Amino acid sequence: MTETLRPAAPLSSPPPAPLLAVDRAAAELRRGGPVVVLAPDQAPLLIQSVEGVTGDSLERLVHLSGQPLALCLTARRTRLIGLDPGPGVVAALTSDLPLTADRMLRLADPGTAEDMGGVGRIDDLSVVPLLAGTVADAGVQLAKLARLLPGIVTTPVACAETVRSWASSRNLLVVEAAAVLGYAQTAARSLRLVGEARVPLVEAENTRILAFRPADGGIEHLAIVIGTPDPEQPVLARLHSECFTGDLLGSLRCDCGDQLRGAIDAIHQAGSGVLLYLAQEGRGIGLVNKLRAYRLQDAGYDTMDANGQLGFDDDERVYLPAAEMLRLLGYSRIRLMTNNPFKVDALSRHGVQVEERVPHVFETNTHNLSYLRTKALKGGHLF
Ligand SMILES: Nc1nc2c(ncn2[C@@H]2O[C@H](COP(=O)(O)OP(=O)(O)OP(=O)(O)O)[C@@H](O)[C@H]2O)c(=O)[nH]1
Ligand SMILES: [Zn+2]
Repeated sequence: MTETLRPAAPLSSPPPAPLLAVDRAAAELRRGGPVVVLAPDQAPLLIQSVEGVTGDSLERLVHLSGQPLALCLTARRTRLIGLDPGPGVVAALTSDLPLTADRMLRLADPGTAEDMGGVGRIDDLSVVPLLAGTVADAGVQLAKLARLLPGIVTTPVACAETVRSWASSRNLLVVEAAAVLGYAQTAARSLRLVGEARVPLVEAENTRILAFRPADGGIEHLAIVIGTPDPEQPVLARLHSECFTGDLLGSLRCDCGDQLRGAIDAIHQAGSGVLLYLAQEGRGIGLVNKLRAYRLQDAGYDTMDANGQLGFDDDERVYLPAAEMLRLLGYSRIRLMTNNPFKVDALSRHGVQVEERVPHVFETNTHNLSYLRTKALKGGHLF
């Protein structure tokens, strides 16, 4: 395998424009700045992350658009605060009363309330359901890609000029909804090997690490190859989603640290195999949101409900990058170490032949017992 793989040429050719536009827009949202999202046949929206809202930033949005503001939340979060999102994947909330920065934050983020969930009055709020594929849906997805809370403040852009020149004369970034919605797939398909080295590990001396980077310059996923797997045989493999707290710090809240070291040990014992270390911390919601979810769990929510309170799905991960890395490594048949049947399904859908699911269970402790029980009861994990 690795003999034929060489790092791609330095990233001299520019990344595909849609990836670049999404990456820049995500960075702008993280800085608290506004971005224009557009799509054919839909009114463009000027959006801002709810995390960055202040009185001044809301005033700026109104000044730029001259139109009223709305708060867009995921359908799941909308339902949990007691409103009906109808058929929408996203709901736009408006009020006759001024929607202040504090109130928007409280509606979007349960962690801002003393009681971890109280949102105050909702009887003045009107809800407009927004379907999948709309600019508002893309805006919320962009906030997720930026690893922010999935909530945005929106205002329509109604201008006589074309929206692109309107935006450029005001120094605003523009991103197309289709680019945001197709980002995960485009980024996964653009993965390239950018570096590799021999890294002897305590548990497995004959180990190489290969780094795969998406063309937008986003975070690398890593392949940890132990021994020399034979691509003609099913390769023992582990897909491990990043967990800073468990992998690096040995947190007892989850089983990740044990699973990571256990997988390296098991592959070493078996003679060869690969561990894919996937940059999707916190089941894809990012470290900061995972910490928010932990606070909610300390207040009584389980691991899935805590994700929901924040407006996320139970699990936001995608496995196309993993399938793409296996393809680049030349491993089309694997024996997958996991307790999560969804990983098996997802890889199979992406063209990887999973010949066997190898259970990957470790001792529980008093801190992770209910987390693991919830994964079994609600997530279908096999323990
Ligand atoms: N959102 C959220 N993520 C968590 C929590 N606890 C652990 N995680 C994340 O869950 C992921 C666990 O990844 P994996 O061990 O690869 O996946 P898994 O779904 O448990 O499946 P297997 O371990 O393969 O059986 C990591 O990204 C962790 O950071 C939590 O309470 N909330
Ligand atoms: Zn963990």
